[in-house]
Amino acid sequence: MKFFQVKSVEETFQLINENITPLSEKVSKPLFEALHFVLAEDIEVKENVPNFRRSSVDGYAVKAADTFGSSESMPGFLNLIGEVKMGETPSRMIQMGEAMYVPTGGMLPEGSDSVIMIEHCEDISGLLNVYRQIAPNENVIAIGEDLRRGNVLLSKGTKLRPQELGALASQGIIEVAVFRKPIIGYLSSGDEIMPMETEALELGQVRDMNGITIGSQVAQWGMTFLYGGVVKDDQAELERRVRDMIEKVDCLVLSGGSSVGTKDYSVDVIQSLGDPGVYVHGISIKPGKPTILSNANGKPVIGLPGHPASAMIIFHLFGKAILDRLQGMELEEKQLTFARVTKNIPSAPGRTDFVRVRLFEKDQEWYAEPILGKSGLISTLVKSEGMIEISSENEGVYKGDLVPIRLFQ
Ligand SMILES: Nc1nc2c(c(=O)[nH]1)N[C@H]1C(S)=C(S)[C@@H](COP(=O)(O)OP(=O)(O)OC[C@H]3O[C@@H](n4cnc5c(N)ncnc54)[C@H](O)[C@@H]3O)O[C@H]1N2
Ligand code: MOO
Repeated sequence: MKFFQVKSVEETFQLINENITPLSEKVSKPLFEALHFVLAEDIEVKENVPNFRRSSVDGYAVKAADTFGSSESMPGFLNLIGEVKMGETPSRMIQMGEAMYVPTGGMLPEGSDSVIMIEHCEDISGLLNVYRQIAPNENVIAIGEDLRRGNVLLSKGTKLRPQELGALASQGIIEVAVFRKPIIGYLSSGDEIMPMETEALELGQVRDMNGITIGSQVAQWGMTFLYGGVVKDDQAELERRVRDMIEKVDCLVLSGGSSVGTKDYSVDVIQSLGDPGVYVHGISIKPGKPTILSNANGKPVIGLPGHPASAMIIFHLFGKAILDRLQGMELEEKQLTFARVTKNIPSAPGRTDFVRVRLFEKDQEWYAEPILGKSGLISTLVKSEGMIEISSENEGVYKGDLVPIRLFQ
């Protein structure tokens, strides 16, 4: 009789960390093509941002001390001595009792230490009536306040999001060294699985849902997906197709046949691909227990359980972790939000349960309603926005508990 030697969720993540060697190949990308690539080197701030004192408002550059005591009922008076032009150095400095108009983002003239907003003063024929007092540095962005020369701008291993690209642009960096993105190969297995374009199914057949689901997750994470189609439950044929595919890719995903049934060949085929081989077959998790993870001569291989929802959830958790590691990232990125559960959710101790939830807002609070149904049903995922993790030590969560939610994105 065959049994699973199940690993806990925590052990599985630990094993992923140990078994995945990041792709070391670097490529240079122009910023407009660098989104979602992982930075291959540390980048230091070379230029202060801003590199001049800037106003954060439309107003008048002044010495703050000149406004002390000014109010609506007792305005202060300052001489307006001109205006600062955007992108230019002010034509002169400010003395006591003087003010100069400065637009948002404009440079403060020498001698000024703050900017009073135009709403709080009135230009009466060149005499500025000041109706408020302001503090030194108010409405001023100091030199290097945004990015300071010599500090680390971005560290190696950072995934480049729009904001990181903006920060690089501030330094005049137009190309960055990033790690090459992995190519993910995929095959669906099962005698009953038919190509998704099949018009009329025979009884007992189903269309391939996992190919597009897994392929779309890969696309969502910004990587290349190579769809290899469907393979019948024939060990020799499966071996041939898998060997052919693994040559072309950096990571191979196989769905179905991961369990311990008589026609479940995945684990043997995956084990035969190379050393050190399978390091996980079975995780104490619901859904997705019969998951296979392997390292075939440095290439990660993932055997997903065939049930469509299980396949997607397992790939969301462990597939993402494997692909992140492969790109040189640390395993820490999680898209989380918090919500209160709408009912008690029991769970078996000794197993980590991932419960699908629908999120909704009521009276300015976010709620998570569990979506129940058999663990493999894709419709449960269509109705959900995320999942709650109930760890193996817990026997469930209570109605009203505020819990973290992993978002499907
Ligand atoms: N004796 C045991 N049997 C099973 C166990 C167990 O612990 N002991 N675990 C169950 C769990 S949990 C899961 S999950 C499944 C996973 O089994 P397989 O990975 O071998 O998957 P298949 O049997 O090939 O398929 C399961 C199910 O999903 C459908 N499927 C498969 N691929 C696709 C696809 N690409 N698109 C759409 N649907 C797909 C398939 O038709 C089956 O209905 O094992 C349990 N059994
Ligand atoms: O773990 Mo299976 O994925 O429950 O159906």
